[in-house]
Amino acid sequence: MKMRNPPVNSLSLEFLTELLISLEKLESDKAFHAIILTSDCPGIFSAGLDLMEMCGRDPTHYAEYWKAVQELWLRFYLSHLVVISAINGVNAAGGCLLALSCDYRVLADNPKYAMGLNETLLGIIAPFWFKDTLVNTVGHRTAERALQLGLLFPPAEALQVGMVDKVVPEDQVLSAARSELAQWLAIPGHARQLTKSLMRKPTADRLLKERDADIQNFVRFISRDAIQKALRVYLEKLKQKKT
Ligand SMILES: CCCCCCCCCCCCC/C=C/C(=O)SCCNC(=O)CCNC(=O)[C@H](O)C(C)(C)COP(=O)(O)OP(=O)(O)OC[C@H]1O[C@@H](n2cnc3c(N)ncnc32)[C@H](O)[C@@H]1OP(=O)(O)O
Repeated sequence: MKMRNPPVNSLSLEFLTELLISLEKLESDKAFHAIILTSDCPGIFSAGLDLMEMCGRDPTHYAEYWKAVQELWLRFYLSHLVVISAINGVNAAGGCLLALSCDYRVLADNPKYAMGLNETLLGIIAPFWFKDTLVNTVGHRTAERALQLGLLFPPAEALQVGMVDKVVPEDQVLSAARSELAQWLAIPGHARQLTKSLMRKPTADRLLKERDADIQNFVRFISRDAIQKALRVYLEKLKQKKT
C-alpha cells in the first residue's frame, strides 16, 4: 500500500477514508495475507493528521474527522493481516501512530527521516490511545520522555529505543520489509492472528469503550481558542520556513 497524498501525505478526512477503504478491500480478499505500508511522496512517510482538518472548522466536522482517525487506528491496529511499514521518509505524530500500529517497522537510514509523536511541539497532546500504542512499543519511561518533549527520533535513536525494528540503507527499505514478511507468513495464520489479538485487544478495547467520550473530548479540546491559535501559529511557521 503506497500512500500518495502530496505534498506530505497528511491524513486528511478524504485520505483517511481512502486508506480505510483500501484496507477493508484487502482484508476481505482471502488472497491477501499481508500489507507493506510505504509512501509514494519522496522523503516523507507522513506529516501526520491534517492540520487543516483541525483548524477553523466547526464541531460537527471535528467530530466526523476524529471518528475517522479512531476508525483508521482501530482497523490497522487490529488487522488480521500482517502489516509491515517500510518507512521511507519523515514521519510525524498521526503518521507515526500508523507505523506504530504495524506489526514490524523498517526505517530508511537517512538522518532527515525522524519519527515520533511530536504533538506537544504544536501545543496539543497525544490522546491516550496514541500514548498507549507508543508505551506498548517502547515502554513507559521512553514514552513518557518522548511524549512530553515531542521527540522526533532519527533512525539510529529510533532503533535504539525500539520505535523501529530495523534500519537499512534507503534503497533497501522495501526489500528488507519483504524479507521480514516471509518470517511472519511462515507462521500458521490462525495462531498468529489470535496471538496478535491477545496482545492488542486490551489496548483497543480502552478506546472502544470510550469512543464517544473521546470524540467529545477531542472536539472540546480542539475548539478551544488557545488551541486554535497554537495550530495557526504552527501552520504559519511551516509556511515561513520556505521564505
Ligand atoms: C484535558 C485534556 C483532554 C484531552 C482530550 C484529547 C485531546 C486530543 C488533542 C488533539 C490530538 C491531535 C493529535 C494530532 C496528531 C497530528 O498528527 S498533528 C500533525 C503533526 N505533524 C507535524 O508536526 C508535521 C508538520 N510538517 C512538517 O514538519 C513538514 O511539513 C514536513 C513533514 C517535515 C515536510 O517538510 P517539507 O518537505 O519542507 O514540506 P513543507 O513545506 O513543510 O510542507 C508542504 C506543505 O504541506 C503543509 N503541511 C505540512 N504538514 C502538514 C499537516 N500535518 N497538515 C496539513 N498541512 C501540512 C505545509 O504547511 C505546506 O503547505 P503550503 O505552504 O501551503 O505548501
